[in-house]
Amino acid sequence: MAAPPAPSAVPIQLGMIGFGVLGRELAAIFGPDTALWRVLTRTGSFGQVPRHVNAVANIEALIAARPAAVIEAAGQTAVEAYVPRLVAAGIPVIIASTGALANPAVAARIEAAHRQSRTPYLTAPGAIGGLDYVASVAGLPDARLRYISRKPPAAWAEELAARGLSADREAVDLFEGTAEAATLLYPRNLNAALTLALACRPAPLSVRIIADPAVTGNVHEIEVESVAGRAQFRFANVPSPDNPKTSRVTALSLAAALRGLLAGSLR
Ligand SMILES: NC(=O)C1=CN([C@@H]2O[C@H](COP(=O)(O)OP(=O)(O)OC[C@H]3O[C@@H](n4cnc5c(N)ncnc54)[C@H](OP(=O)(O)O)[C@@H]3O)[C@@H](O)[C@H]2O)C=CC1
Ligand SMILES: O=C([O-])CC(=O)C(=O)O
Repeated sequence: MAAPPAPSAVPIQLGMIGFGVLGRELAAIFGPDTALWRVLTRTGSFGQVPRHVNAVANIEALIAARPAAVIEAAGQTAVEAYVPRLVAAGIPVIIASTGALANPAVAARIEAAHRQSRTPYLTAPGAIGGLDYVASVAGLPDARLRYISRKPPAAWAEELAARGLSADREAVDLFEGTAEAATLLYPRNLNAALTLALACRPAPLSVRIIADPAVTGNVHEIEVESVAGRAQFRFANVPSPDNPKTSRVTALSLAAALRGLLAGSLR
């Protein structure tokens, strides 16, 4: 077996789209000894940043910097706008906003770029786990899955207000249906549902979304049934203090995916 590549002696150039909660956590995980980050945001500025983080003005500048990989940590519109171009240019991408892949046209453009450039793109498990088990049984003819998302009302503040609802005292059922429909309806809060849908295709997946005052964190419940057995996963995630929609484990998951992608070359 070939020896794993030695970690780089100098910081590796990495790219990021978005510099909010996830971006800041990733820049803290991969600090100045490890990484030099090139970051693209909509506004081009993002306040005070560590010295190993530099803004780029546009996607052309990010591509020209030739980062070893780019992490998308911005939102579904950023996946659509930038990921096909990066992959076509030969730059591997890790996608956080997996919900964007619910749009078949977006998924097809990224896949076409991948086939043309033979450059990988991947989705990290993000806020959930157990996807290896899910993928193992997904092809069984009777496999079926249920996913329930329970987040505190703070994570749904804008959406509840827009519908004139309050979940301060009692849980509010916000959605029941497919992961694709859930993700399109609630693009900021349902990436986990689409991540699960991608892992479990072609098995059917039903999704239920609840704003629940009884939970203190972002709770993701997955139930799997097939001839191979039954499985239940429950993730009670600590929300980020700066964005209650985003669980703290998500940045750790993106970091693990980056280490896997760059196969030992990150310190
Ligand atoms: N897979 C998973 O389990 C999870 C996925 N996510 C995804 O990750 C995304 C980021 O999460 P988080 O860091 O908490 O969000 P934040 O809102 O804290 O930060 C988002 C950042 O992205 C920038 N941004 C937004 N849209 C664009 C765009 N089109 N182009 C460039 N930059 C953009 C924003 O800056 P500005 O507005 O100035 O452009 C901001 O810097 C979420 O939107 C969600 O889709 C989050 C949690 C879990
Ligand atoms: O699915 C998402 O978009 C994010 C999420 O639930 C979480 O971070 O817990």
